Amino acid sequence: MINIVLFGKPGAGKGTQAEFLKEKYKLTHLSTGDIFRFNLKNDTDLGKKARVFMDNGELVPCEVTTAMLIDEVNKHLDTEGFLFDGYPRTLDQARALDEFLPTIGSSVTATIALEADDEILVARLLERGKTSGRADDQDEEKIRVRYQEYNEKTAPLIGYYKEQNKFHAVNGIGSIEEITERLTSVIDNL
Ligand SMILES: Nc1ncnc2c1ncn2[C@@H]1O[C@H](COP(=O)(O)OP(=O)(O)O)[C@@H](O)[C@H]1O
Repeated sequence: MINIVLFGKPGAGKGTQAEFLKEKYKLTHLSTGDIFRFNLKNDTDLGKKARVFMDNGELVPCEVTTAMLIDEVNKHLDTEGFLFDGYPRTLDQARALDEFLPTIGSSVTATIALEADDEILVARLLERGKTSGRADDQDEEKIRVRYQEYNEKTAPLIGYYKEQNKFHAVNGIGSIEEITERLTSVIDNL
């Protein structure tokens, strides 16, 4: 099993690239943001637990997110690998994933970060907010909260994966195809 963690700030293009990578490498794409949004839309118990946090741009508590993620992984155990998009986002989540994957005989293969300047990313999110219907993309204040959350809670994962020699970064500025190429060259060399 090959397990890739796609990493990057809000708006970095994880979702867009995941669509290509999952096809090319036959991976099961697990986007925690998408799973949460599905639950919000259907007003499930999980959606009810996540809504306030998501609407404010804050992270959903770790227990809720991790339980959901493990549930999703367990639904796809026959896969050739997972593409984690939006998880882990905190050190606790990274440790939880490192504890869980061995129980299914697996581990994180690599983490790949899509890098771009904040200014470009905020502009992208506001543009996306015009059509996506995502409340958290339409309000600069909420976008700022997401960046704060990223800097405080998610950025420390870079050091965590570097220590394990599993961290790779690619330039996230360029055409969609160019960035896909950069990502595939990292994956092909793993
Ligand atoms: N791993 C996670 N831990 C906690 N909350 C999460 C996680 N993944 C997604 N969320 C919640 O879902 C929201 C949207 O996620 P996502 O679509 O990945 O956002 P972004 O565009 O900011 O990268 C986050 O702001 C957060 O509230």
